[in-house]
Amino acid sequence: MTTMESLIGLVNRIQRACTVLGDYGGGDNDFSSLWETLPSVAVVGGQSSGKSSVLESIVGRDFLPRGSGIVTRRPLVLQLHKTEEGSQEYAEFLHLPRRRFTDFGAVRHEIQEETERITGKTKQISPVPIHLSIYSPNVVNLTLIDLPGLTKVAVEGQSESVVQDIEAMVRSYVEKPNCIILAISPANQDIATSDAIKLSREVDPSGDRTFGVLTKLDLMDKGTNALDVLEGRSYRLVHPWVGIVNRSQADINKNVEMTVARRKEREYFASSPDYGHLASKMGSEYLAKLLSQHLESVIRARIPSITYSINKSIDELESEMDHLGRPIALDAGAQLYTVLEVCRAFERIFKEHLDGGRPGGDRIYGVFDNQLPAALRKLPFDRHLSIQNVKRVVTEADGYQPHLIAPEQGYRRLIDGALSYFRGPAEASVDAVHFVLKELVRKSIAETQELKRFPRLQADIAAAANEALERFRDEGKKTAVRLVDMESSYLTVEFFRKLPQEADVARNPGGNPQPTASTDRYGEGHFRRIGSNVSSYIGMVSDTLKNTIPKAVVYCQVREAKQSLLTRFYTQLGKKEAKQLSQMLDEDPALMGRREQCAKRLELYKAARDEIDSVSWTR
Ligand SMILES: Nc1nc2c(ncn2[C@@H]2O[C@H](COP(=O)(O)OP(=O)(O)OP(=O)(O)O)[C@@H](O)[C@H]2O)c(=O)[nH]1
Repeated sequence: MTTMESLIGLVNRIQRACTVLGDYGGGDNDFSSLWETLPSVAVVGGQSSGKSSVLESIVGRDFLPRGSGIVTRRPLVLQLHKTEEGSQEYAEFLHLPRRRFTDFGAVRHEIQEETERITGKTKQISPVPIHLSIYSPNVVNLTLIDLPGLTKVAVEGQSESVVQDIEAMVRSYVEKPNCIILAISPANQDIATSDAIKLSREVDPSGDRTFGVLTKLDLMDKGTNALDVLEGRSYRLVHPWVGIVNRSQADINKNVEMTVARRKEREYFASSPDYGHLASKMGSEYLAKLLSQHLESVIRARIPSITYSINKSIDELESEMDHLGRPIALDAGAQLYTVLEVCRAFERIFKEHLDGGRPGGDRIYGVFDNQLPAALRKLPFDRHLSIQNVKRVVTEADGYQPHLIAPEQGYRRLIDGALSYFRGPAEASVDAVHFVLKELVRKSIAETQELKRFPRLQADIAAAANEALERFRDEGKKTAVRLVDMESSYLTVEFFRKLPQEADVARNPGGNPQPTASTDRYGEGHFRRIGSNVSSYIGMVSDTLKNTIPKAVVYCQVREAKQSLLTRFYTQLGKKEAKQLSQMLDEDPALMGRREQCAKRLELYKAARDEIDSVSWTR
């Protein structure tokens, strides 16, 4: 059998662990909140409705700060632990571990001090809770959250927004589906005006999670009673209303003991002509038991969903930890190994981009298949081989003695001039592929998960890879331009041998006599023929270069990038000292922080799972 103590104790332990990690269900936490999956009881009510009195009488001790205006300015998470009969009562704050408070006056003082530690001596509020545990044989296991009293007007020293701020804070607790609402309303006010009921009706319209508590029954006008409320006729809730008689201000001033106050309360109900028939279901002791039992049944019902939520969070955290990577080893050998491993992962991805599997490599083929042929087509050969230019070049090449048979020098100059145009597209192809490769390096770095945590190594790899690509580009340019230069250094003789001779050209197909070749030698037709011969020669060279430039580019740049992008980097790496290696593996501090947080949280969830397992086994 799982005992009530073990179940509520379990939730208490998990709640404490949550608070250590800053998980108190606040909205700005970027982890899923374990706190929010745990049931708790929040005490809600307007100022002076009797909240502190109810809390104290459940605990059976005076320990809450008293004063005028706004007293509770931070949520107080109050965990009550029942101890063995006869053992000494004491309190402990989570922010002061190992310090036992046996003087409850000192507890009150510490709550005040701790409140001010965050809010200063102002009247402002803060959502960061104070955690207080009370160990006593006179309490039941229960977790209560005391919240600032709802108010309608800001008092002096408070910002105008305080009314809304308090409501927002209270709402942030009570709107959670796991929150049990202890709605405190004073009996000497119309229930229709109760702040607590108004808010609980909004966040819990079915009334499932709301316990209505009516205080100050003794202060009602003579001849009136609160039976309509207590018997559920004024405002029906799923759970029965509980009436309470706390100590009056006069009792407090007279230091009336809590035990005395409890006895007086019991007597009040037992002897009341109005409430006598309800006496067994009234009073703060009954309320404490009722809450504790309810909390237990809620926890029991929630255990499967809490376990599910914990397991889900563990899975998420573990996968995030995998993603973030293991912490880095301290010795140089292990660090070198890590650097190499990360580099290899990067190289693998880079190769996948080139060879296929990842996109981008096809853009290199695009350079060869589209850009290069288009650039070749656009070269200004028409202008270069216009009749005027051919005539000018040929004539200038002949000098004062016109050529006798064929304008050899003219041909060579025209071809040389035309070939020099090929350098542009050759170099442009090299540059275009260079930029594709550079972009692939950038992408691959971004896609290498292992690199994400090392911004410094990322930059080092990027620099090394880009430096290598520059070298490959230089080599590529030299080779591609050399292919062009080779074309001008030795022409294809065969091509010219096959050209029809001037005399053959002059003869028309019918064989009729034509003006002799010599009459046309310096005419337009002559130069047009020269131009067209040079043009077909250049066409032939262009076809050749269209095929050979890609070979040069792939050989010098793509193949090299695949084989030796980081070769130099590896050589330098071997010479690095331990200190330099560890600098390379300097992690992003944000990431380190995140890993630490994840690890801590994972520990919390695992501990919580173990706790729940141990309780579940005893069931
Ligand atoms: N006679 C009588 N007085 C009560 C009762 N409950 C509370 N009081 C008095 O009402 C005043 C306010 O009670 P608190 O318990 O401080 O109310 P609170 O809601 O905590 O008020 P804030 O802390 O100001 O928000 C105190 O003087 C109490 O003595 C009650 O049932 N009967």
